[in-house]
Amino acid sequence: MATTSLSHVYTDTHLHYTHIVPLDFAAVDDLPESHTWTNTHTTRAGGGGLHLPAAVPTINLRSPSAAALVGDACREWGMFQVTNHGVPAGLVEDVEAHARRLFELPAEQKLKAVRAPNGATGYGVARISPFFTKLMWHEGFTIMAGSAVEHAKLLWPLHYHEFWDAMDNYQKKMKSLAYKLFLIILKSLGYDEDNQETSLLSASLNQSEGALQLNSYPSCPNPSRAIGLAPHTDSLLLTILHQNDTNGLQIFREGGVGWVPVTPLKGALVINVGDLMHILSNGCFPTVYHRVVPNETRRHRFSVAYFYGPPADSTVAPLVAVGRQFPRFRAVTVREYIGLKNKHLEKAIGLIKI
Ligand SMILES: C=C1C[C@]23C[C@H]1CC[C@H]2[C@@]12CCC[C@@](C)(C(=O)O1)[C@H]2[C@@H]3C(=O)O
Ligand SMILES: O=C(O)CCC(=O)C(=O)O
Ligand SMILES: [Fe+2]
Repeated sequence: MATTSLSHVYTDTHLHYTHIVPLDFAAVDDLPESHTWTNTHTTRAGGGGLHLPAAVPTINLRSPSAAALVGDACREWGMFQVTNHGVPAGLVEDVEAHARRLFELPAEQKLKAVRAPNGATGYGVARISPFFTKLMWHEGFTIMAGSAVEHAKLLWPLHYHEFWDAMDNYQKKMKSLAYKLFLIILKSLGYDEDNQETSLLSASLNQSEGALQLNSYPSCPNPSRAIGLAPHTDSLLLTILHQNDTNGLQIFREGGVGWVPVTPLKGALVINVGDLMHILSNGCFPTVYHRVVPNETRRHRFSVAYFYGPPADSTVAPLVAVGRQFPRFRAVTVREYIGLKNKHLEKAIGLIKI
């Protein structure tokens, strides 16, 4: 089977970066003009009214009704939190501690692992940055296809193993949890594990490692005028997110509700549907528009996102049986879709609508 790692697709990008290097956040006391967003972007609550918006559901994966609840949450929210997910708490803490250690390095030290202008991995601003005129109160570190070891060697020549081991271990755990969730979700759409239509995609998932993104949102001098991570949808099938105990993540809800916080829950992981799952479900599951706002109480937020999807050469198309409707999207390869996303951001999904 021909497989191309995701990192190749992300290096084949049409974006030309003017800035890859994040601000040295520790060196500034005031919010610079370059990072000051207009009020329309930073407004915290939407329509609001008297009713507090409901929160994304939390699902105990060991409960007998977990599969049904996961299906409901995908349809209604495109996002949910899971507990009893089987990922050891110690490993999650370890990965968070390593992320913290990385981002707390002096700015010039972090530059040793900076992302190349046409690269996919390493230290830098979010990939979506070139689509916005203002910069984000954020720094990221992307790991794909074994890049962690090379970068760790540059950052900690004598102690690279600790970082690499934790990331590798975590990525493996994420991959198996993601596959488990993927099967539960397929089942909720009426597809058993041995279904012919999905067997190729399921098998191809074995060939892909996905990607890991460490995110840091430092304490911000003027949180109400800045954006941590601008609104976006995730591109692949599923994202599994760990957030430290610091608020900031919000999802956009239609119907006048507006931005709803996704409150950190100790030990839980946040799962969200990405564009490829939206396509696969024939639009039955929404792909979640989300953002991060800097913490109001000036705490430093860290998150670790795992992006799960098939290899670049795989094809994703709407499942025929979903809702017994005509397909709403044409079939795309992962490579083709990421190419569209790199060029058109959220307009990409509209370009493959039938
Ligand atoms: C495998 C992925 C998924 C990426 C690109 C690549 C590595 C980094 C991921 C993120 C992380 C930050 C938000 C996002 C929108 C971004 O700018 O970079 C994500 C993007 C996507 O979901 O499209
Ligand atoms: O930090 C967060 O909670 C969000 C991260 C995110 O959306 C991403 O990495 O795609
Ligand atoms: Fe995201």
